[in-house]
Amino acid sequence: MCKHSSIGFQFTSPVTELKVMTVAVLGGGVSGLAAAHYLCGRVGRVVVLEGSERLGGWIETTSHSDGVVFEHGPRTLRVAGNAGGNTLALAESLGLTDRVVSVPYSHPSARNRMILVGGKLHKLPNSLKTAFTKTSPFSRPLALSALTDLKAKPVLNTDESLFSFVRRRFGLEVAKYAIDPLARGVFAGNARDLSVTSLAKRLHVVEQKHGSVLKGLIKDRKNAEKPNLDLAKSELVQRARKERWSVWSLEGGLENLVRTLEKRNREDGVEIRTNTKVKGVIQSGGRLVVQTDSEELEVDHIISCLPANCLSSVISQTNLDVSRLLASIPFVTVGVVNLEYAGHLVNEPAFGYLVPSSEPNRVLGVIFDTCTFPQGNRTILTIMMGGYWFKSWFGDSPSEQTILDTAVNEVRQTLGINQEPDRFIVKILRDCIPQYVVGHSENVTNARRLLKDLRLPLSLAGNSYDGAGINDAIISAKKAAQELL
Ligand SMILES: Cc1cc2nc3c(=O)[nH]c(=O)nc-3n(C[C@H](O)[C@H](O)[C@H](O)COP(=O)(O)OP(=O)(O)OC[C@H]3O[C@@H](n4cnc5c(N)ncnc54)[C@H](O)[C@@H]3O)c2cc1C
Ligand SMILES: C=CC1=C(C)c2cc3[nH]c(cc4nc(cc5[nH]c(cc1n2)c(C)c5CCC(=O)O)C(CCC(=O)O)=C4C)c(C)c3C=C
Repeated sequence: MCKHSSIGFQFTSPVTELKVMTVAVLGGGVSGLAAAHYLCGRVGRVVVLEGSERLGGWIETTSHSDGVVFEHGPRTLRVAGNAGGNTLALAESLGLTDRVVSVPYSHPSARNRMILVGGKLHKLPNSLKTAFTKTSPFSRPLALSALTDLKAKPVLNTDESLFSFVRRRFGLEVAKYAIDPLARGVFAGNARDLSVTSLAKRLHVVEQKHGSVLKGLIKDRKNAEKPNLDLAKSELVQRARKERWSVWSLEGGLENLVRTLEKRNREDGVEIRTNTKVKGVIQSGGRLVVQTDSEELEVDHIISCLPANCLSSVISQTNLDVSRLLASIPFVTVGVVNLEYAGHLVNEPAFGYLVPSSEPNRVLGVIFDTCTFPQGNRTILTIMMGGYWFKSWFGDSPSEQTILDTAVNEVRQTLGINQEPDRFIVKILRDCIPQYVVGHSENVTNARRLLKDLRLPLSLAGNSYDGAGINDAIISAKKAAQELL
């Protein structure tokens, strides 16, 4: 039984009656744990079912016995927007304020975005002055791309690739050197496949409405995201806005967010079952039965926080149309290598660098972890590779040694680090990031509409649908919980 509600200003309506119902949350990643947290105290029983032996999904930190920390998945959270504020407010309500480590916009790792072109690192323009100067690898000042947008005719459409949209509006070089690497640094994906309406909806909307992105952004200011005033009640959110934080993390690593959520959920009476893979879901009257190897659990509602491809197989017997729509969301695999060296070996302070897909390089990018969050006299780098190109570069099942060699060679060639790493960890994250390809939003809308029409008490949350980051995953879980209540 859930014991009490501890979510304070996390919900807009302060008092909600306790609903006598059982809710199953599928998946014990951050969105599943967040969904359970937002439900707790408001419904009778919440059961989280996690297939693996650990909670947290792709959020995974290794803390070495000497205190050195490696992140294998995400490492920072964005502050901007309501979704950013929501996670900060959640961290505060979980008592994590003292463990938050912030990175302001003025920090070199927030200011300096680098790309690797022709084997050399190039800093992307980050000020008015650099936007009006010709900066390699661009052949003209970036500010001139604004003129391209003001002159180019709009092409009316419902969706197109991010790459083609940006090339049309701002020119080939912006698409090639800014957007293509960005798509790799958020989706490990190919900007030529990813959907503009899913990833830059507002830019697309204002172009379609006003004929130009820049004119549209100015004319359409009133339709920009309205700040959620509830978030102003959070001291941590206020501090982050006042001190102009760009991103943040937690002392000891992001896994602490998951561990704290887990602990709070357990204290609040949420039933959490690990090693409990969901095999199927069947309808029984107005209720649903969740099938696992060990039991059949009858529930009033399911919030699925499973990746769409996993949910697709789970509900293939429940409804084939929804299952097919979910299966249309592709996932890609990323090779991740953490390397640790003695001394300070990175000369150019930055978050890291990204490699555009036009480069003959199997690496997607390198993160300079210790530039953002120093760890004594050490250099820690995370090299990420594969993504959309994983299979064509590495085949079906490359050895860890191949992945490690690729990482070590990359830092040797690009950063001139010739010494052997003191420590390293190699991970191959299979199907770790969903790809919001052209048509994604429509497929998700159709899947949700079908569930509603079929009166299936099943909500879709997690990072497969409305945003790939942790903030999006958490807010999607909150929304699913709110809609249920
Ligand atoms: C390399 C990498 C770097 C990233 N960097 C960032 C970053 O810097 N900032 C950021 O905001 N985000 C980042 N992300 C994205 C972030 O990790 C995700 O948004 C977030 O972890 C998604 O959480 P989730 O709970 O929705 O899904 P998941 O983490 O995928 O959790 C789903 C859970 O469901 C379980 N499961 C699957 N099938 C079943 C089944 N049949 N039955 C029961 N359980 C099942 C899985 O074991 C898993 O625990 C990154 C992701 C990757 C891969
Ligand atoms: C500079 C190097 C980076 C590499 C390499 C990189 C790899 C990488 N990232 C993801 C998924 C996400 N990254 C996110 C945020 C994010 N990533 C980088 C840089 C690199 N990522 C930065 C600087 C940021 C912060 C972005 C900002 O707005 O300042 C996110 C969250 C995005 C969000 O909207 O919240 C995700 C998701 C993968 C899969 C990956 C593997 C190659």
